[in-house]
Amino acid sequence: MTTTVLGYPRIGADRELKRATESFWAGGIDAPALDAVGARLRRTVWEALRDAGIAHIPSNTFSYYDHVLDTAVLFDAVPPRFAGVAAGRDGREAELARYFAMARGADDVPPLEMTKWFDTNYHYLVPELSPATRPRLAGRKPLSEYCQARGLGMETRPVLVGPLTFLLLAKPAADAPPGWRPLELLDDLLACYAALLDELGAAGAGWVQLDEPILATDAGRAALPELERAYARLGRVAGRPRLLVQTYFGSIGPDAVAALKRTAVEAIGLDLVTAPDSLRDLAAVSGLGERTLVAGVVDGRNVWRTDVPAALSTLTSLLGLAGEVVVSTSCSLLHVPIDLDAETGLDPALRERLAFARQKADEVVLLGRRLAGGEQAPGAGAGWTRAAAPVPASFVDQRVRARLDALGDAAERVDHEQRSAARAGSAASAAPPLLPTTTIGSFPQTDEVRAARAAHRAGGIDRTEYERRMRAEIDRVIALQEDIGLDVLVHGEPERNDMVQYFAEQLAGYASTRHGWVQSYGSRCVRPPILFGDVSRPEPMTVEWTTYAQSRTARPVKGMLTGPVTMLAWSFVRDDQPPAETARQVALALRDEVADLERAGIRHIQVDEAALRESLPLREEDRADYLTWAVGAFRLATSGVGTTTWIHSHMCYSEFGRIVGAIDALDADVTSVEAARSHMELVEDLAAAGYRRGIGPGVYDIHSPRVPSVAEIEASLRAALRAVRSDRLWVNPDCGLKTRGYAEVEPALRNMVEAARRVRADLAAD
Ligand SMILES: Nc1nc2c(c(=O)[nH]1)N[C@@H](CNc1ccc(C(=O)N[C@@H](CCC(=O)N[C@@H](CCC(=O)N[C@@H](CCC(=O)O)C(=O)O)C(=O)O)C(=O)O)cc1)CN2
Ligand code: MET
Ligand SMILES: [Zn+2]
Repeated sequence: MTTTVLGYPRIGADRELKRATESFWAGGIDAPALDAVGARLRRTVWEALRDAGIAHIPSNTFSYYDHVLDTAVLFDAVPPRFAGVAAGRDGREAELARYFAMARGADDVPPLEMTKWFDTNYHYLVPELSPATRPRLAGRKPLSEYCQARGLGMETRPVLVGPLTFLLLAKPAADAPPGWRPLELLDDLLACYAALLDELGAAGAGWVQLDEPILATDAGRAALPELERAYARLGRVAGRPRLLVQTYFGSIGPDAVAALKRTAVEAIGLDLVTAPDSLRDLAAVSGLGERTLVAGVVDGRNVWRTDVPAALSTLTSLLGLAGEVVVSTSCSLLHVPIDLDAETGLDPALRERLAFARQKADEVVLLGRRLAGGEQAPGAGAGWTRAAAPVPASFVDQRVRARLDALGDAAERVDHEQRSAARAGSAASAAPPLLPTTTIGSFPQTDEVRAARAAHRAGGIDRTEYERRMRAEIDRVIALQEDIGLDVLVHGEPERNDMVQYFAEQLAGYASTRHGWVQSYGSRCVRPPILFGDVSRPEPMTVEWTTYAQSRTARPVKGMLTGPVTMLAWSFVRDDQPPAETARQVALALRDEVADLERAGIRHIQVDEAALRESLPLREEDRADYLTWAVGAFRLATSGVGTTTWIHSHMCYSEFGRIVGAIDALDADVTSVEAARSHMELVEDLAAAGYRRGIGPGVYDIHSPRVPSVAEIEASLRAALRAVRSDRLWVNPDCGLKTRGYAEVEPALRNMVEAARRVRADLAAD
């Protein structure tokens, strides 16, 4: 029985990729040095998979920034504004400069838009296409990585983003005519894929994997004629490698399987973890015939050990439905940390239930051996089974369950309209001026702040000294905000390593890792905590920092919490109960924190639901249920407040149109959302939906180091005012500032405040 994985983390066990790219951007290393790191990282991955015993090793899963960006560059789908970048330089330096400019922007050239990769916390860059785009095979990355592996004695399967997924994830460029869709480039693009397949075949590649996760979405399922046309065309390429069309993140439905069966592709890959009903889809089309089925039975995006008997029984039931069954992960292992062996500090009762990327590769191999030869097969241990490992009593907390039961659905708060009226009549919550200026919460995480935390962790400075330094940072951030003239201040979140991990570290039922890094975007990584048991809050989490900040200023300071949906979305979450249930436990803990903040005199409390949109199920039919529990959890967390406290929320990458109803239902007084990169599109959605609350459409893009001009921000505000009543419009950047430096943040915020003043003056004059 043969085995594979669909992709592997590319950042390196010690985040070597982050260090190398950031050093390259800062001018610390040159292109050959960066390329040497890339080559070493690829080699390490291939060797790890080979040594684990994986039969079919993937290649081209490496990327300096993002695999969708790589695909755009490979096919020369580069918007014209990047043509002038790196003028005067040539060769590899120029190539890399252009590549990173597309990801991060350069001088006056804004980058591509960035958004979430399906329902994960990984971000890809959105290709911009137009009728003027002339796709051509412009690069050699898949080929050269294949050749690198071959030179090391390893035969690999190059992995490509498939044509349908690439086009459906792309957006029409600003100059595309209205109604034009990137899918119109399909035939041109197929010619490029065909040329690439030809090259890869000539180089000796036996297989190529084309990833089509878009088939798990409604958009993908609506494009089955194009799917069939695409793979019929690629199937006809003479001398090509065998083709694996790989799907993941959800079921693709029997029609998509049937469409692929009508083409010459040799293998189809299905995610049997997220979508166990794929089995039914296969049966509905009488299986794959002689084709190979790549069966994703090892969860590629959560950290729980595979229940071996359960996976074996799935695999066994697949045997009659395909010519061959290949044991695999459900998706790329990009989404999990690299090696559990590095985590020596975890509770053994938890640790024995976990598997990271390396351990998952071992599980795939074990399943392959068991399926081929039974328990007696060489190297085939019995494998882990959930049935033999009941949940430890220490993971359960009956008090949390009892409290939630007692609360029932009774936890409702006074609604926004009433709160807004109460505030109007209350001196305690003096209204902010028209177009209030604020930020999303974090200020730059400076080297000093991170170094202090690292020193504290390593025992170099004690807790008192650490806290003294954090307070000094808060002093600085408060003074700066007053000087800039912001209206609603924040403490800046210097004490937080991450907005999810920080809370997870203080909540019972959650564990954190030391080295469990996962790529979020480009060089930025997170260590998703592990939510393994019933959640509760032993002690207040943010009250001291927030009240300290408030003590330093007469202006209101906004308390800052991470909401239940986001706490789940950016963690690895127990899979033994519905997420709705887990979210309620987190919400209950937050509810206590909200109450403590309010009692301590904090008048503005922001509960970030940054991940509300990305967690939206991929299929329309699953969305209503999700939104019901997501909104319910937010309301539970915020329903303890009195009438004069302002509830704020924040969302990233919101594609507002899709969830404006849910945002309304959160009943926050003010919601700040990403809008800068999507050019205030949301404002129109808002007007259309009749949204009645405060809204802060981000007026500039914090993901890029560019400093926006006053005029630019002013224009955004005026655009927003066409759709939003002036007493509901808030002025803020589109996300937290932690990834930026003060050199950019300070002028940007000054420009933002100045733009708000100018627009305010005009409003007053009207
Ligand atoms: N979980 C999560 N998901 C999210 C976001 C988010 O904020 N959190 N934001 C959106 C965008 N994604 C982002 C993801 C990561 C970062 C980010 O800044 N990550 C940092 C790491 C943050 C962190 O955990 N910092 C720790 C550890 C820092 C560190 O690397 N320490 C060094 C040593 C410290 C030193 O000497 O400098 C080490 O451990 O090796 C801390 O501050 O304590 C990075 O990659 O650089 C930003 C945005 C969407 N998804
Ligand atoms: C990714 S959303 C970020 C929200 C958080 N309050 C911050 O400002 O960093
Ligand atoms: Zn955000």
